[in-house]
Amino acid sequence: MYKLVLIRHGESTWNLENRFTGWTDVDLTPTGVAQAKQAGQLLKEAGYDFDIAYTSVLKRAVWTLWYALEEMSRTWLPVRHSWRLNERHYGALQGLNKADMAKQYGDEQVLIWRRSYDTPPPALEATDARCERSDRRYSAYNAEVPLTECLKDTVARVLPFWNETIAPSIKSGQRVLIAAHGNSIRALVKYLDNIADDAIVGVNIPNGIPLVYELDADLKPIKSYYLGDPAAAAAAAAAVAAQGKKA
Ligand SMILES: O=C(O)[C@@H](CO)OP(=O)(O)O
Repeated sequence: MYKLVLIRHGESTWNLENRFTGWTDVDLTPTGVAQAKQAGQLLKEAGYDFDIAYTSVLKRAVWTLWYALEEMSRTWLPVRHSWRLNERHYGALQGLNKADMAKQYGDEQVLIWRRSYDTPPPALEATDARCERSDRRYSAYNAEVPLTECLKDTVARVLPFWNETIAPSIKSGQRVLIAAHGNSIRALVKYLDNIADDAIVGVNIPNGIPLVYELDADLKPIKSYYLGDPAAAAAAAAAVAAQGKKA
């Protein structure tokens, strides 16, 4: 049996301001830092240890990983960054307020943009100042830098990294920690748990709470659970779901 741990980054400045973030590289808030440290403490107290960590190229996930590893005295672990673990690209919504968009377009439309499997938000123009195509960190992958993504697109770019890098690493016996984002984790959860396209709409990932997967020899889930208080994890996931509502 293998164990895999996934952590969504702690609260970011744009989570706090309730803005669509996507590939925008925003920082953690002090609460986000505390959540990341708490995640490391939880892992340490429960006796977890790791051999390698994977994260995105966005600093809210990178810092979450480092703060958690620092709590575990494991900042020396090898860390592999990949844009394939980035948050889902939010297209032209990046930077806009979720509740304001719900007021303008309705809760229903915002839910579709946030959680539907195959409807992407409106795309960014390639000439838009928010477009990441001129960002040096993506220069080697320019053709693949999206202008928007639905979850299906995110699954399609996360899975090659899972299949070619993370899964072989787990199967080789490495204990793996992944620090990523709400929707890149939803993409992995959808794949691992084989969740139907319409059921993934109801899945929300809370900030900074380690999500443990126990996997069989074929990396099929035996069970999965959040570390710590399950009611607190459920309440935090419900709060994420509510971010796209008018009130
Ligand atoms: O804005 C985003 O990039 C994501 C995660 O913060 O938000 P949502 O939960 O609305 O998909």
